[in-house]
Amino acid sequence: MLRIAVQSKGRLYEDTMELFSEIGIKLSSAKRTLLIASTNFPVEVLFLRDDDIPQSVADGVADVGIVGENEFVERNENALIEKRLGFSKCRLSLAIPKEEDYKGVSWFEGKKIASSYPHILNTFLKKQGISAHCHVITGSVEIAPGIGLSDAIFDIVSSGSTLVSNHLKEVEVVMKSEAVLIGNPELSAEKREILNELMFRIDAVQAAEGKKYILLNAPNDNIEDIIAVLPGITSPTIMPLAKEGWSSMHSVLPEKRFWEIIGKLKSLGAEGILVLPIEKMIM
Ligand SMILES: Nc1ncnc2c1ncn2[C@@H]1O[C@H](COP(=O)(O)OP(=O)(O)OP(=O)(O)O)[C@@H](O)[C@H]1O
Ligand SMILES: O=P(O)(O)OC[C@H]1O[C@H](OP(=O)(O)OP(=O)(O)O)[C@H](O)[C@@H]1O
Ligand SMILES: [Mg+2]
Repeated sequence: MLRIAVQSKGRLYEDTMELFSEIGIKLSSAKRTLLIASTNFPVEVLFLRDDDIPQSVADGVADVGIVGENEFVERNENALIEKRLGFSKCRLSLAIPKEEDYKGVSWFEGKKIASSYPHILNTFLKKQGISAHCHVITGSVEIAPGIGLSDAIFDIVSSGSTLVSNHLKEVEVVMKSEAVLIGNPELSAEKREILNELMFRIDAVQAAEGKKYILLNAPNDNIEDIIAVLPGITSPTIMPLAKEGWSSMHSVLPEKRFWEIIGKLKSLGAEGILVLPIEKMIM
């Protein structure tokens, strides 16, 4: 049995539960239970506050954990990043009152900075040769300059709207973050095997992200030109249609290029174009 530490509630919780469902891990939804075993896979989920996840993995209370990279780096615990998960993307940035004139990082010399991330902040300041004071608070960081608690802040930014509503501007991006799967460095061979199966399934879900399955009918004369437009995994599948001189073509394409490719396909005489979602892809 592999024990996975997951945030009990908050931003990471929803995305993590969705990932479990996509990789076919069923959990009985017993409310307020802090440890739940899967009914169809040898894992159990331990629900914790995100702050406690890195240490629980380092200590072996949990074998692996899903946590924001920001929290993992801040805690500086002995665990390894096994996989980047691509959700809960944000950045850790320095921000100052918007009317301040900012010419560079030397602005922070001698200043007081409110943050929940003292370790990451102090490491950055030291590297830049800046001496400033970090005032540690655990939440509502953006309000600190407005109430005279600090001159600046160092906190999570995503859309930037919290900064705007608190009359702040982002001036330095110190780190980019996303959810990561972290693991205890000394997993037994049995646990490592379960983790490998888990990561294989995550890979299949990630490979399918942003990809679409496309089916179309094409005149045989234009098949070569259409193949040149379709960026298939290996090469497109081509099957003859009952209609003389026509074929059905199947391929996979990146969603981002969808409109650009569709235009070219139509001009090459493609008809009956169907675009379908792909759930999983095993290469
Ligand atoms: N606005 C955001 N956009 C995207 N990701 C975010 C955002 N805010 C936070 N995150 C990411 O989600 C993680 C969890 O954020 P959340 O606000 O749920 O944490 P928390 O309040 O510390 O929760 P807990 O009660 O578990 O300590 C953060 O560490 C960060 O990696
Ligand atoms: O750039 P934005 O898109 O505005 O996001 C940034 C905000 O999101 C997080 O807070 P959250 O909303 O999770 O509230 P919290 O204080 O309860 O953690 C974070 O602490 C920032 O305050
Ligand atoms: Mg927290």
